[in-house]
Amino acid sequence: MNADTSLSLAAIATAPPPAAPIALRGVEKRFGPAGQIRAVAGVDLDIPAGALFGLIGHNGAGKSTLFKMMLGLITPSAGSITVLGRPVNGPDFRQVRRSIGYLPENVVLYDNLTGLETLRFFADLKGVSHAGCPAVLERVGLAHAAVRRVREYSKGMRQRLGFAQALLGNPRLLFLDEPTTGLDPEAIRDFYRIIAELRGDGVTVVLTSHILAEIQERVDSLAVLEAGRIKAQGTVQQLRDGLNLPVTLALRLAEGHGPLLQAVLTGLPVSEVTAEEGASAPVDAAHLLLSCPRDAKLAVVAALMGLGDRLLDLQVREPSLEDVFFGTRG
Ligand SMILES: Nc1ncnc2c1ncn2[C@@H]1O[C@H](COP(=O)(O)OP(=O)(O)OP(=O)(O)O)[C@@H](O)[C@H]1O
Repeated sequence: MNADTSLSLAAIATAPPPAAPIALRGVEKRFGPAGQIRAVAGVDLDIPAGALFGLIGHNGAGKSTLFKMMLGLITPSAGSITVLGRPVNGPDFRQVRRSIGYLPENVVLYDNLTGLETLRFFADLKGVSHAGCPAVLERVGLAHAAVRRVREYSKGMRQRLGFAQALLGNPRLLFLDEPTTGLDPEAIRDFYRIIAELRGDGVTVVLTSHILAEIQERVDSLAVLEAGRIKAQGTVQQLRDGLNLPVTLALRLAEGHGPLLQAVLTGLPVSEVTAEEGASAPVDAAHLLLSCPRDAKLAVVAALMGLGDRLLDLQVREPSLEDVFFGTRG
C-alpha cells in the first residue's frame, strides 16, 4: 500500500457519514413540575435528506418544541431522535450541530450592532470564520445595510438578518421557524429562491409556517401537527387523496341551462349546487359551484359536456391545503 492509498483510506475512515434522513420515533415532551403539559405526544417522523419539509400547526401545536428537540436544545421526555445520522443528545451531536442552521421564531438581535457585526457575533458563537459574513449578507439582500445599526432595520430586514445567521457555516440542514414572518411578497419570493439554490446544493430544509397557501406551493411534503400529535403526513396530494376531500367544479353557464343541468347530473353524486358569490338565484345563476367526491370527478365532467354550448367555462378546483389542514381537525 503506498502512502497516497493509506491517506485516502484514513480520510474515508474519518469522513462524516452521508447526510441521513431525520428520524423521530415515539417522541414526547412534557413540561411542568409534574409533566402535566404535554407539548409533543408520540411523534414519529421521517424527513428525507435533501427535502423541503413543512411543519404546519396552530399556535401551541408543538412545532417549536419539536424543532428544539431536533436541535438538541431540549431533551425529549421519551422517544428517540436521529439527525444527520447521529442521535440527538448523543456524545458527538455537538459536532453535528455545526452542520445545522437554525432560525428561531423570535431571533434575538442587538440593536447597537450593525448587520455585519451581528453576523460576526453569530459566527463566533457557531465557531465559524468571519470571512463568509459579507457573502451571506449579500445573499439575503442586506449588503447595502451591512454597516447600518440593527435598530434602523425594518421588520423584514431583521428577518433577513435572522435568516442570514442561520446560513453561516454552509449548513447541510436548516431548521427555519416561521421564516417568512414579516416579509413582503417580494422578500418571500427572494427567500424561496435562496431555498431553491440551497436545495440545489443538497441542503435539507425544514420550515414552519402559518401561511398555508405559501407552504402548499413550495414544500415536497409536510406534517400537520395538532396538540402535539401528527394528524397527517405526506405530500399535499397524498393528504388530499387520503382524506378524499370533495372536488369543486366551477361552471359558467348560458341562460336557460336549469332543466338541462338537472338532467345531465341525474344519478351522479353531486352533493351541492350553489351560486358562486356575487351570482343571483342558485340554480338559475350563470356562475355555479358543484361539489362531488374526487373519484366521481371525471364522470361529472363528462356529464357536463352534455350541456353543449350552454357550458361556457369549467374549472376544477382541488381542495387547498387549508381544506386539508382544517379537514383534519377535530
Ligand atoms: N418551556 C415551556 N414550559 C411550559 N410549557 C411550554 C414550554 N414550551 C412550550 N410549552 C407549551 O407547549 C405547547 C407547545 O408549544 P410550542 O411553542 O412548541 O408550539 P408552537 O406550535 O411552536 O406554537 P407557535 O406557533 O405559537 O409558536 C404549548 O402549550 C406551550 O405553552
